[in-house]
Amino acid sequence: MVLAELGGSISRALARMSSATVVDENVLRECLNEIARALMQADVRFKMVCDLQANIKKSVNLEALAAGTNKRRVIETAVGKELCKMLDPGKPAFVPKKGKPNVVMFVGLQGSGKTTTCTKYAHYHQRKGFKPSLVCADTFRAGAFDQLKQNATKAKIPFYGSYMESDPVKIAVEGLEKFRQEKSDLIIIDTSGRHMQEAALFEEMRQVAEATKPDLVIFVMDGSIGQAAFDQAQAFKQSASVGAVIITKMDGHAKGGGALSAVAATKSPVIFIGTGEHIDEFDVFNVEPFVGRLLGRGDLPGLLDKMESIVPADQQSELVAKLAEGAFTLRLMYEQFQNLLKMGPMGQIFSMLPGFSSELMPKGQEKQSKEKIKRYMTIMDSMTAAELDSKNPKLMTESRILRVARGSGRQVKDVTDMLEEYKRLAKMWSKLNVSKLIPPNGKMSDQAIQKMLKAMPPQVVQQMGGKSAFEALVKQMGGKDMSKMLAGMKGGA
Ligand SMILES: Nc1nc2c(ncn2[C@@H]2O[C@H](COP(=O)(O)OP(=O)(O)OP(=O)(O)O)[C@@H](O)[C@H]2O)c(=O)[nH]1
Repeated sequence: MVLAELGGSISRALARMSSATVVDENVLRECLNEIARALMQADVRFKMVCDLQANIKKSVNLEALAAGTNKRRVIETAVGKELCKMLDPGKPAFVPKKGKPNVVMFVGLQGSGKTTTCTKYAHYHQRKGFKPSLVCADTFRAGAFDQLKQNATKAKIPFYGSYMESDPVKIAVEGLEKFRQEKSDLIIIDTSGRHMQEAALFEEMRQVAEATKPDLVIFVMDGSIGQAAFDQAQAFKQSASVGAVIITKMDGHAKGGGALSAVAATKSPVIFIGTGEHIDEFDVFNVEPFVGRLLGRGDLPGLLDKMESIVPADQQSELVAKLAEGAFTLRLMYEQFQNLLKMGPMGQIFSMLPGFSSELMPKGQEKQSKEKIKRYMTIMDSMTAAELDSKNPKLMTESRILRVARGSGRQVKDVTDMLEEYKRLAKMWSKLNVSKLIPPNGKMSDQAIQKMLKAMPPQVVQQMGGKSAFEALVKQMGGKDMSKMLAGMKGGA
């Protein structure tokens, strides 16, 4: 996503400033100009950029700083604070409470990703123990109910809608009644997508809101719309009391600047971002870690949370135990591949590591790696359980290799490549000696870090910024939760 480029430009501007022998007003001006250019390229509104520049200049008085003060740190802190201020409207969004009949209404332009996002939002809360339900009050677009029905069925979420009824207010009220009776504690109402010009549809949105009295109105906005974001968000704010924003399609060509504009226009916080079409491609949005990532400071708590959502805490020790036994089987490799695919774009992971940027992941390479992983998994799908659970690669005789290749519709070379990858990973894990590497308190010794580095494929170490960056990272993590890291670690497939 282009937002990563914004992060890269901002951290480069700050880095260039720190390499200057003397940090004076000129250097500060040059640095702020560079940041302003980067923000404007990311579609942030001109006025917001000017305000940001002026506020930083006001808060940083270089001459008044005591000798010996780290000027770069002062400037970096001021930039971070201003970026946070732009994204934080100062009042938190309504948070649904379990066991209460929370009503949340979704609004947004046609095609913004509203229906998809309703299901993602429901699914997210379902995993947190809520009992969500979906009401389709979109009678404008033919097929809207079918789409919601399909999404809801896949996610096993109860839904309500009608093919016959044309009054969205009636459907919304009926759905609300039904799910209140069924004790749903999160009733989500999807409304018609509208074009900006359609005053009638804005009126309809107002009526649905009046009849259902939602606790929260969420405005869904396509992240790639650029400068138009401010006006669009403002139009919605004027017709409905928008209380939170979700920005979608942040995986594509979204420049991200629109997110800042939407916050300014609605005076409501961004609570989630959509990062793909799949139901799980949905991330909680927190201002400080986000700005931290833009400034290259990383987001370690976010990274660990992500790891935990992929490999639940209760399964982590099981995985580490298996690795500690030296029992690295093809099935374990398959599970690691699954975790990797769930982890999302590597570039995104990199941006969560302090000092790293998602630009580290060469474009194109990521797609190739993913395709390779999927290819290997298809091959493994054609193997028997005994083969997957065995530690003996000799089980894969020539005739079995031929059979698996045929069964998976792949070339023999693909199967042998996959087996080579397995052997390489098995060797790496046995060299690592996991039980010694991670003692019960989770803290890794310097020696253990060195050992891990030696066993890791050089290209992975290089991708992570080299040896010293990796050492610094492990130390920053305080050696804690290394099992989470191991659970998701790949061997450079
Ligand atoms: N890449 C990507 N695609 C998304 C995301 N969110 C939604 N989409 C896609 O965007 C398209 C439009 O999504 P919908 O959910 O149908 O949009 P909508 O706003 O409900 O549309 P209307 O019902 O016409 O208002 C679909 O193809 C979705 O799969 C996202 O975060 N990333």
